[in-house]
Amino acid sequence: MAPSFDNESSLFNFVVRDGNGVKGIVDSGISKVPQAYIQPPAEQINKNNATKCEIPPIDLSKLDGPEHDQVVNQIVRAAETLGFFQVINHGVPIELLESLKQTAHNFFALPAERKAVYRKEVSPSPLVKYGTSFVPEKERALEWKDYISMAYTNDDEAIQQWPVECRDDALQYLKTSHEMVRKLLEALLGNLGVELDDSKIDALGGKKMVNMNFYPTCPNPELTVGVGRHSDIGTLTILLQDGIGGLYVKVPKDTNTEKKGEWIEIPPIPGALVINIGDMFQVLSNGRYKSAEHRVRTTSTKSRVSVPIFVSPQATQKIAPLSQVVEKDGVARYREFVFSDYMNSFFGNAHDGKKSLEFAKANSA
Ligand SMILES: O=C(O)CCC(=O)C(=O)O
Ligand SMILES: [Fe+2]
Repeated sequence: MAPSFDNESSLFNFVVRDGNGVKGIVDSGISKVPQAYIQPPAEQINKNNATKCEIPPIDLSKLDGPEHDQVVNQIVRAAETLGFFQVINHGVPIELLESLKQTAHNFFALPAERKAVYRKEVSPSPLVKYGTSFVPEKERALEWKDYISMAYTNDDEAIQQWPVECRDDALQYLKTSHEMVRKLLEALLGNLGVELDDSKIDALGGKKMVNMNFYPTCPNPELTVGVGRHSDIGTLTILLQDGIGGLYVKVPKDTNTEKKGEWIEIPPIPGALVINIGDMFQVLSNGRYKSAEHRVRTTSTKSRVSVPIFVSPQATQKIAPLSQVVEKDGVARYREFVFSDYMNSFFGNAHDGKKSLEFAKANSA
């Protein structure tokens, strides 16, 4: 029997400790979100206020033709302004994208005990983690999301250790997006004056993780968030979203664009992938590229899935603004640090917009 969801510790035990997730709450037939999920008013999302991002997706196949330079410019411009853009003709088969969404639904439809074996305290693999919200122990209000994370080391370990239900699609997604990631890094680093070789790709984008996010239907979308305001911390994120919508990005204040400071929605485009700049690219570029703050709304009618690939530096990698950029700018806006220290700082706190980057500010050593 489901516990009383108004008692915080019994809710926590049911959702987090026993691995039932938000899905377990919804399956028990609630008609109102439990108090623990009600966000402070400033964090609640009013669907009716949002405008949609009208920027057309970038056609990556044109990188291989006469329009190469224009396409690089589009990518750089997007990274310097919104920090988010969508791409088409990206090399990941459309059938695989469809299959990934179904696979995510299938995984979260499994009985709780099949998923709960991957909770971080008990997971048989250090690469795999199933969880809910972001850092439930630290959050004032929980996020309406369950997820499974699969870190990539090599094919053999992925095949042996990732959940068999997700493994094949997730691995294919990683492999078929590899070339796109290389091209994006080449365009973005090339614009900063860095020539890319294999060791640079590995240092700055060699660590990859595939997540599957599940946002169950929510009886009160106006009171909750699927994911709270945050920026991603790696170099780049490749994101597959389904057709439901609800991904919002805050237009950075320090750009010369319309709508600065406003939240805009990144609309689902069939067959497209969303690319977003992570904190590490903001640091490497000495602040030229923006790791945009984003968040996700919940929906009352249909559950939503998304499948990000987080592309990050190796954990032991030292990160600092690139010398080529600092020379031009005359000042380093961020200090040097080791990426694993940045991760520990990020995963040790609840989501709080772009506060994560304060760890890297030049005067915060
Ligand atoms: O579900 C989405 O569209 C975005 C998820 C997200 O921001 C994340 O997993 O970091
Ligand atoms: Fe994110």
